[in-house]
Amino acid sequence: MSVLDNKKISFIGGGNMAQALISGLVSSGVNPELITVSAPSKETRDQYDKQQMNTVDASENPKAAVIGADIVVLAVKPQVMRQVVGEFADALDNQLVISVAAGLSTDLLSDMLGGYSNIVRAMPNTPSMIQMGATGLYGTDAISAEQKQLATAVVEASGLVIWVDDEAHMHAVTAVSGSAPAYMFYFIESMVDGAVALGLDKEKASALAMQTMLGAAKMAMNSDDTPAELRRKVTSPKGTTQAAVESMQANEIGRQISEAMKACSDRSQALSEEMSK
Ligand SMILES: NC(=O)C1=CN([C@@H]2O[C@H](COP(=O)(O)OP(=O)(O)OC[C@H]3O[C@@H](n4cnc5c(N)ncnc54)[C@H](O)[C@@H]3O)[C@@H](O)[C@H]2O)C=CC1
Ligand SMILES: O=C(O)[C@@H]1CCC=N1
Repeated sequence: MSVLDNKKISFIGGGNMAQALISGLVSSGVNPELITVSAPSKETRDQYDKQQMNTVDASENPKAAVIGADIVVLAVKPQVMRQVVGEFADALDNQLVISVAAGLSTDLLSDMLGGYSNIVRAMPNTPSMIQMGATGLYGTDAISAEQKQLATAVVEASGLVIWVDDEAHMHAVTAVSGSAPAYMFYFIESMVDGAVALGLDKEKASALAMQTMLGAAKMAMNSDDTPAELRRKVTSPKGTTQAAVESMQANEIGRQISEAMKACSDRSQALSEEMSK
């Protein structure tokens, strides 16, 4: 038994994030026939058709995805959100709307939806594609307890879920998890470049760097020690790790990571301001 049993879930947009969440839902046992994807591109619709999902041609009949749905997931870019939802907003009738758009506040989304306020804002990330996602959720006061459970279930199928009480925290969620897979990939890229510069071939360097990141993350998750303590246990006095960590500290890598996250959060805030004009 799941709260999603027999619930009809419609995705507006069938791109990267929709695909990630849908793959989590299907892997967790949701019947693909209960999923609808609205997309303007025939190629995208064909992909979902092949997986036994329903598809709607967004450029011809946008309201068809919304009518009869229990949950509507808005998975289009923030820049096109107003135009896209304007095409079906008047067909909403007590559905739970989940927006995964970066930055857009629930107030702004409600304005775009003509005052509709049954909205949960979600910030997932792309590891959702392999059910290793991390998603932050925030809901308006209009959300019922049952709708809160539905929203949790939609994203929990793809990984970890954390609710925040203060909507402003969604910018921090974007900085620490939504955008953060990109920082991790950047770190891996840089480690591989570093190892190749030291003479190792790229394939071996990649395998070692990725396994190390995975192992360190799993260890941090499963250990009673803090990350700082785990770091200390790798660092032998006057040894090799100390040399590496001191180099990072001299270059203020920690401060630079915080600055990058601040830039991410600032951009998230700016998106709502830009799209409200
Ligand atoms: N990619 C990521 O890592 C994350 C993305 N997001 C958010 O997810 C949203 C979607 O991003 P992506 O999936 O990465 O972009 P994407 O470009 O892969 O997908 C967006 C899709 O919307 C479709 N679309 C455009 N107009 C449409 C319409 N009228 N009706 C239906 N579909 C329409 C496009 O054809 C495209 O396939 C964005 O708002 C983004 O902020 C949130 C968290 C992480
Ligand atoms: O870069 C972006 O704007 C989106 C939102 C979080 C991850 N990708």
